Amino acid sequence: MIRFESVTKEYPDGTVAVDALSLTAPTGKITVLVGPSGCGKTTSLRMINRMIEPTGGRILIDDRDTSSIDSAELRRGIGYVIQHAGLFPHRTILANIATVPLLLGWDRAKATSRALELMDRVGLPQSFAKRYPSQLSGGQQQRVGVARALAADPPVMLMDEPFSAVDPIVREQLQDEFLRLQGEIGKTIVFVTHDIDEAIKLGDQVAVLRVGGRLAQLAAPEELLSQPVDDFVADFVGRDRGYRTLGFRTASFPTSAEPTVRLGATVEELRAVSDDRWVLVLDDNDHPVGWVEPDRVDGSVSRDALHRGGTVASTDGPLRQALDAALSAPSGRGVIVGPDGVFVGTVRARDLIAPIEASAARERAAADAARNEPDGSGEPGEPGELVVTEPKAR
Ligand SMILES: Nc1ncnc2c1ncn2[C@@H]1O[C@H](COP(=O)(O)OP(=O)(O)OP(=O)(O)O)[C@@H](O)[C@H]1O
Repeated sequence: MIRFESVTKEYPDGTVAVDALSLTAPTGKITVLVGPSGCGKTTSLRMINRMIEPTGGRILIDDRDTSSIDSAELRRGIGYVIQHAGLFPHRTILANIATVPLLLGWDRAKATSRALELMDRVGLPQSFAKRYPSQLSGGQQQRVGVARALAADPPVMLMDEPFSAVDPIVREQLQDEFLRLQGEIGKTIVFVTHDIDEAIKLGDQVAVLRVGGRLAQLAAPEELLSQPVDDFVADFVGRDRGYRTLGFRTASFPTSAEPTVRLGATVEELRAVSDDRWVLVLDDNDHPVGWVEPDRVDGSVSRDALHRGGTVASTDGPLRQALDAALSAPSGRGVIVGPDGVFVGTVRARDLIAPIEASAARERAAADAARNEPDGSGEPGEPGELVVTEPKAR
């Protein structure tokens, strides 16, 4: 656990970059610091590994005051990833990743095998080991940066805009793989970004800072969307907040039976199961593969005849996924599968409205109950001790 206790940083020219910041980053979770340019995100992050020294307050890691730890020792226990990866240009990928283990005195064979294992983990082919950073794409370099930070298996990782310098599609891939990796390794991560969508996607909790380095709100992403504490946070979090909260909410909803055929079905079979314009097609494992229009089928249903626009939602997925499935299906009937991918039934958008309203009402009731707690600890916007216990719906 990393704990900021009223931490302040005033630069020698009098700029107050961080002002009495108090927050806790729980062990094994991702805490995102987000806010407009110049709000003190990078300064806050670098005070954790003492690349910048606070001028007030203190920072504790697992109850140890970082100012009492030798700074070199402190940094060895903290992985650090920055924008553009910051790789050593004249060292191979393998040597870049093995840097910290070798500094720690590991023998070369152990450091090499660790580096190769990490290349695998972050999705880099081992054939890249002997290349130099300039021979890799920006996204690949970022993966090397993450592998390098993880090499000595530090419990804490600091990440400063690690995915900002790559194009949006690569960024999304890196974010997805980062979440998958974190699911396996469970590091205590503090992640800086100026991108609120990235913060909401990656954070178990999100700290929104205002210029001057003051904490505006510390909350789980869903709460930030549904209950911004003031106009600053509401503006920063942006539009479509009500809709975006559906990405975090799950609820049971009714599904309807749907006639289906298998790939290879004949036109006669299609007509026999349904007279609707659209018929759903399953593969031999009962996984949905797409919708087909019987009128356009020549002979039998092949993959080429399938309409591929619709999305598929899972019964245990977020409500947004189910609504999207309903809205994107050419038939207007969203395809729903179980956790194993096997077809369960379909749902129309209108049948999701009641579950959506019920989940929003539950959320409001929970927020009211938290506000009415006698110690006031649930007061929204109180900087402090938010510890995330619920698994996050991604
Ligand atoms: N060495 C320094 N001396 C004086 N002021 C500084 C110094 N470093 C940063 N600052 C100022 O401190 C404030 C916070 O800077 P910081 O880099 O922490 O912000 P940030 O939120 O990370 O910004 P960005 O998103 O633009 O990277 C800014 O006003 C910045 O100009």
